[in-house]
Amino acid sequence: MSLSTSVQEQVSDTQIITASCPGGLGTVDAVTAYLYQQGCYINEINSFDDIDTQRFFIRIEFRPDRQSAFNRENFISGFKTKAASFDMDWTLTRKDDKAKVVIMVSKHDHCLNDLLYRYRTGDLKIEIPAIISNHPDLEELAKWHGIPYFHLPVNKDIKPQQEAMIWKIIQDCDADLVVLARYMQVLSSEMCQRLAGWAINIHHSLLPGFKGAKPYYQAYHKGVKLVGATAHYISDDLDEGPIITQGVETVDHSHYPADLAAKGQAIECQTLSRAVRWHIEQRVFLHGEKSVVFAK
Ligand SMILES: Nc1nc2c(c(=O)[nH]1)N[C@@H](CN(C=O)c1ccc(C(=O)N[C@@H](CCC(=O)O)C(=O)O)cc1)CN2
Repeated sequence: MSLSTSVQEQVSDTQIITASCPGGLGTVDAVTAYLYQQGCYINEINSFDDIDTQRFFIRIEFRPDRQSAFNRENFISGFKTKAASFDMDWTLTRKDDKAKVVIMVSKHDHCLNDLLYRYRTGDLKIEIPAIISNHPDLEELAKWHGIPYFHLPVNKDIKPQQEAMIWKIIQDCDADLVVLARYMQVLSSEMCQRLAGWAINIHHSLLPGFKGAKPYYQAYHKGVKLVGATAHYISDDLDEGPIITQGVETVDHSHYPADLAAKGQAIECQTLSRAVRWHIEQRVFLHGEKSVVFAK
């Protein structure tokens, strides 16, 4: 269904401002009053004041009044002063801008396939400049979608060189986000530092349970009644990065590991795409070893 012209124009003008700062009186008022002074309507506003850590988070989607002479550079220049007075870390992005997402895979294709379908149908408004893999298995899938595929085999002897090539591709693509869609190689500390806060991994268990390799086997031997998936930012400590979102599905004694994997894969796809969507919509804030997520 096509949007009406006026709604299309409003969507194209929509901006997203995010900020986090030490908690204090008047922060919401300061930001919303500035938007009012700049002649902007607020489409959506979310905030969280963490009493435990005294940290405040806010996310506002807004659009300029059609009658206002909105100037983005002037808006930024004026907000810098406001933000500094509250010691804010802040961002301003255009809602319409498409994030450039580099996807990393190994042999499993379900998460890649789901992301590519959502990309092709416009469900995820992203660009995918490259797919990187340590195996050749998924090259045909990438070719079908017309996306460059980089097969970079790896072993412990050449891992530094392989990761250097990965990093060059990520930089050459000017990537905004890296997604590990069942990439089954542990990334080095150096790569984790480079990618901190903008590389999402899907782990096929409900973390912190069943970290590491073969979580469905681990779950089977524990007789779980739920299988799940966890989308998290990567960190040096394997599967310990800030959790973005999780999904679950019920199982029982009759499910063998292959059955758990079959049920879990659908959850992995759903959970990973939800995490990607929330990240590119600026809904996720890093907060120590955790995250604050203004879900929609
Ligand atoms: N530094 C990080 N690297 C990776 C993470 C992470 O959180 N931090 N997530 C993994 C994905 N993953 C589970 O979701 C995972 C992948 C691979 C293994 C593993 O042990 N693989 C091999 C060892 C491979 C290697 O040494 O590179 C094995 O099976 O022995 C565990 C978990 C992606 N990378």
